[in-house]
Formats: sequence, structure tokens, C-alpha cells
Amino acid sequence: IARRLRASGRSDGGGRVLPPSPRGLPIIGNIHQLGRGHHHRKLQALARQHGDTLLLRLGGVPAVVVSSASMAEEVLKNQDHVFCGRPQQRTARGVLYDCRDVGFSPYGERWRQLRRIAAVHLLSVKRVDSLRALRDEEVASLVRRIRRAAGNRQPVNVSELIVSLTYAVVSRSAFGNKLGGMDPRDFRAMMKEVTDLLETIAVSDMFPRLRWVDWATGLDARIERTARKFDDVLERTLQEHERSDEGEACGLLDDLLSVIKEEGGQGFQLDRVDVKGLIFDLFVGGIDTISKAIEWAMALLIKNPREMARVQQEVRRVAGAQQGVVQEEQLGKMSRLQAALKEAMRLHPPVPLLIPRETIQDTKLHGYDIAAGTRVIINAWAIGRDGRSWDNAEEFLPERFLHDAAVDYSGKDFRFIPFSAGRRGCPGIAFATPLAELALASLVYHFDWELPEGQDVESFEVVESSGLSPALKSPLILVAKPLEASTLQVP
Ligand code: HEM
Repeated sequence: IARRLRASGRSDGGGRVLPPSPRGLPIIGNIHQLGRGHHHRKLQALARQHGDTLLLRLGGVPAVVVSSASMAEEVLKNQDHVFCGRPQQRTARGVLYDCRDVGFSPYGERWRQLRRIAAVHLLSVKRVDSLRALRDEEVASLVRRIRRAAGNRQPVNVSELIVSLTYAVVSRSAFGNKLGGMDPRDFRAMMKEVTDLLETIAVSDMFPRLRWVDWATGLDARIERTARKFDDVLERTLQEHERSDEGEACGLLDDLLSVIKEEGGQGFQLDRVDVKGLIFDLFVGGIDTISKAIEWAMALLIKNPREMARVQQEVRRVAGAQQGVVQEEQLGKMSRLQAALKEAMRLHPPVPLLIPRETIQDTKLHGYDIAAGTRVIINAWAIGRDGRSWDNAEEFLPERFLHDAAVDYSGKDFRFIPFSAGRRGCPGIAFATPLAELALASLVYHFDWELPEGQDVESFEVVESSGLSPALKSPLILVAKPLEASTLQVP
């Protein structure tokens, strides 16, 4: 084994065996091999050349890239206790209160307590169930908006409507209807600014000694501006909720405010900054991810009319014509719909490289030495398309999840990890999946869908935008043909 490792990997001169690396350039290392976007594709190509565990040098920072289900299992399960740190990236520190939220917090007792509070007060099944009426209302409003636009057979921007839906559900879940006096459109624009910023890799993340470059390029000023704006709004909203009577409590924020009062005796005092960080995670974690999952699923169904017909038939049969709406408790009987959503997330995980981790101590991975403080990138996108795990891996075949219904979102099967796994795996699954399934089911229940005039299925391209978490390259513009519930053909 040692001979094989020495042949494939490299020694660092100190007797340690390092994973194979593509040849880098002086100073910048492998940065130029990643380019500006589609890192998941470029890392997949590098893994095919150099192996499922490879070492990159991003400026002065070592990064291990993992690209197979078995290596993901090693990192996210067998050695989860070692691979559970988060790199403290410049933009996250700047806008997320020095990483005092759950998602970007370093591993440790504070993170554990915050995560417990998020699990109990924000994201538990009981909590998510209590938001059911809100989801129903917002999905009904989506359907009404499409009906209105479709009245004169005008194309509708489905992508835009889906983002509006997830935004409305997340913000009403968090704040009820009290948003610090801010116009919801301005709030959404501000959130977009924040998420764009979080996708920006600062020069100092790769060259820690070059902090001044972030200042010189204006990044520091941009971070400060955005952080101040966001904090002003959250602070105003917080004060508005604090002034409300208890009887008026109506959102997750009110729940967290009551935790501030209650938890003091249990050794962890939640404060205002923690509450803002938790609310922040709900917005950053919830809006873009759920929207992308619905949008990709819808686009892939349009591209595959036979699959669309099967899903539509199932949804219309299960929901029936009587109620005229899809009900959440019927989703469990819509296995084709659920399979289509999973298949969309296999091909297009909303966070293709998950959120970077960092090793908190020295370890060995597949026989290679990995030092503490190494950044860890898990290519969930490449793992979901790995021909060693999936037949016809590049094709949209929801049926595969019907045959293998045990493969779910929980991260037990490492071939399919859109929500990641392990102690830092996504705690928002129970929040995300009922909304994504209900929205998709309602879109295909109430409407037949066509491409706008001049486009056909062959020329319709399901292509990724650039960026670290790509959406569809062009928004999904479709013509909706409303079906009245009374005329639904229920076979
Ligand atoms: C389709 C929807 C979603 C997808 C695909 C998704 C995916 C992910 C992924 C890949 C991670 C990184 C996990 C890791 O490092 O191992 C993550 C973390 C996280 N997600 Fe989600 N997520 C979704 C929805 C949500 C929602 C709705 C929320 C909150 C309401 C949320 C809150 C979080 C938080 C707080 C973390 C950080 C966990 C930690 O570091 O302990 N996510 N998510």
C-alpha cells in the first residue's frame, strides 16, 4: 500500500504522503484551474485525471477535494468528527456577525447550542407542521398569479414566481407580517446582495497575508455597507417584534425572542446577535436553495414531456377533482412526483459543492496525510453523476428513485447528498421538502405547460448559469393552460 501511495501521491519531504495534485503555478497554486464559475465541473475533470481524493493549493491554502460516494462517506460519516470545521471566510465574517450564525460558525460548543436551538425552535417537524396553513396560502397565491397571467395566454416567468413563493414563505415564517417597515421588494433585493457577497471568494481567503487587497479592491467597503444595511433592517424588525404584545406573537423571530428570556439558566445565553444570525441562516439557507430545486425539476419535466405526463397523471389522480387543490398529506402518495424532484436534485444539487468544511485535527484519508486546517470540498454534483454509482448517470430518469425508494434526503446513501450528511448536514430538510413538493405538485396539477411560440422541446436548453450555485441560465418562461378542477380528467 505504501508503495502504491508513494506512486500516486506525493511526499511533502517530511515523510507525510499527500494526495495527488494537479501541477500548480508558483504563488497562485491551482487557482487558475478553477476559473470564475462552474467549479463543480472543473473539479470533476481534475478528479477524473488525478483521483477521487486530490489536493489543491488555493494560493496559500491547502484544499482537499472529494469526488466519490465512498470518500464522501469517509468524510461525512466515519470521520465526521474531524471534518466538521468551517473555514472562516472573509465575506461570511463580515456579513454574518463574525460567523456567529449556525452555518458558518466554527465547530464547538457555541455551534452545538445554536444548532440545538435551530433544530427545536425553527426547523423541527412540529414547527414545520405549524407553518402548513402559510404554505397552503402562498402556493394558492402562486396559482392565482399564474391563472391571471395565463388568462390571455401570455407567457409567465415561472422562475421569478417560484423565487417570490419561497421568499414569501421564508419571510412570513420568520417575521409574520412585520418586516421593520421595509418594502418586501427592497428586502429581497438586499438578500440578493448578501447572497452574491457570500459567493465571493476574497483574496485574503487564499492569501491570508494580503488582507490589504480586500480593502484596495473595495471588497471591505462593500461588505461593510451590506452588513450595516442588513443589520439595520433586522434590528428595526427585532424592536418592532419586541414591542408587540405576547398575544400577537406570530413568527419564528417571536419564538427566538422568548428563548432569549428563557434559556439563561441552561448555561447558554442566546443574545440579540445570535438571534439575528439564526434568522439570517433561514433566509440564506432557505430561499435560493428551495427555488432552485423546484425550478430545475420543472425545467427537466418540460424537457421530458413523457415524464411530465406521468407525474401529472399521478398528481391529478391522487389529488382528485373534488377539493380543487393539492393537499400536503397527499404528497406521500405521489411517488413519481417525489422521484422527479429527487432526480432533479441528483443532477442539479442546489449547492453543488456543499458548504466548505475544514479539518479540525491532523488525520489520514484513504492513506493520505491531511493536516489540520485543510479546507475540504465535497463535489456532490460529481458524485450524483458518477457512472460507477448510477446507470445512465447524465440522463433524467426519475424511475430510478421508484425502484430505490429507500434513497432519501437524509444523507444515509452517499451517492445522493444534496443536503449533505453528518453533524453539519443541512437541518432544513423538513422545512424545504414539503414546500418544494407542494409547489411542484400544484404547478402540474392546475396547469398544462407549453413552451412559448417559436420554441420546441428539442431546442429548449436546460443549461446552468455561471456562479458557484448555478440556477437555470435563462429564466423559465412558459405558457400555462389552466385546468378547471371540475374538468380534470382523473383516470
Ligand atoms: C433544497 C433546499 C436546501 C438544500 C439543497 C440545502 C443544502 C445544504 C447543504 C449542502 C448544506 C451544507 C452542509 C454541510 O456542510 O455538510 C446546508 C447547511 C445548512 N442549511 Fe441547508 N439546504 C436547503 C434548505 C435549507 C433551509 C430551508 C434551511 C433553513 C430553514 C437551511 C439551513 C441550513 C443551515 C443552518 C446549514 C448549516 C448547518 C451547520 O453548519 O451546522 N437549509 N444546507
